[in-house]
Amino acid sequence: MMETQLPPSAREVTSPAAAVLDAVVKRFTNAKGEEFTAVNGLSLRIRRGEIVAFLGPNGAGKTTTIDMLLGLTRPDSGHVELFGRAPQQAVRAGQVAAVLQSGGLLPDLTVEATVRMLGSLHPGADIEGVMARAGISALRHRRVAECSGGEQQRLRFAIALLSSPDFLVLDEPTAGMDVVARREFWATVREDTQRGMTVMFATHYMEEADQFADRVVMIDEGRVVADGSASSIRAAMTGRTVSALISPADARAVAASPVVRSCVVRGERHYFDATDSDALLRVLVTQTSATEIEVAPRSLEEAFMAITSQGRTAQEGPR
Ligand SMILES: Nc1ncnc2c1ncn2[C@@H]1O[C@H](COP(=O)(O)OP(=O)(O)OP(=O)(O)O)[C@@H](O)[C@H]1O
Repeated sequence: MMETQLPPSAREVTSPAAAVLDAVVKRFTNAKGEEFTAVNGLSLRIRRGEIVAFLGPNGAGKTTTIDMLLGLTRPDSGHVELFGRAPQQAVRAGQVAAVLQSGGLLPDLTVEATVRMLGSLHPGADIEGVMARAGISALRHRRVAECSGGEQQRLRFAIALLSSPDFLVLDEPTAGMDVVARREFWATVREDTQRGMTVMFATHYMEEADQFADRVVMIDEGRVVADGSASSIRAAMTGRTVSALISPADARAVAASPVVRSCVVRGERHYFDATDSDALLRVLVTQTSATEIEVAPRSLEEAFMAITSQGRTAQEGPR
């Protein structure tokens, strides 16, 4: 296990970046003793005040990367720093806090008792202030066990605010919430980030990345595969999506065409991610019985499917 120092040129001595990951590698060994590389040379610099969405298919390495950022695990090689110091130091100094997917709450405590108990670890913490900012003041007397998933996440958010962190890391904070709860949660976080906090959040929901993030970092197989604003990623991915009502047999034949990057099924429609939508239209019209054909610009989700291994899997097996 080794952490190397960054060369001076890579450091911002006066105002260090919120987070720097430099050529980070993390391997695990499974039960059979086989080695597996979860994070494979990942480099990323997050500037102060940025709101960064961290996207990747299941198993891409998001949680492992976040765990390294929070000092919960150390890289096998490469370097991680927060505000110019080791992650554990930044966490101890209260500069970084996290909202993780689950756990960490005692079901029999009330919301207020939970915040007060954890607030006692942070002398001077503004208990009422963080409850108000997280939108849980009205829930103060409710037992944690009786809070909905969205309310529990807002409680975790309040707890994360107790140390007045400069950097907030959220690992799929709205997993399992319905659309209304998600919208409320993000409205709460958005208000807080307007005060200049740096935020990095992992999500599976493309619309969260699209609506909320200044910057979208897509990872796949432990590496960064795209990095930029949601609109710049969409723009960089040339091509369009062609969708149609089509039989599974025809869809399989069309998906094998060289102008098709991937194919997914949503509802009754097949969506083909095409490098040349005109050529694909000709194939659909002349060689298949497809109906209700539509052509649309690529969405962030389609860009994601085209860039990552999830798209390759989809291409291999259209239903
Ligand atoms: N402690 C561990 N031991 C062995 N393998 C692990 C361990 N933690 C993670 N992995 C493996 O490393 C890979 C990356 O996992 P990680 O949880 O970082 O992915 P993720 O992008 O967060 O995925 P998801 O979207 O499903 O949460 C996965 O294949 C996972 O099975």
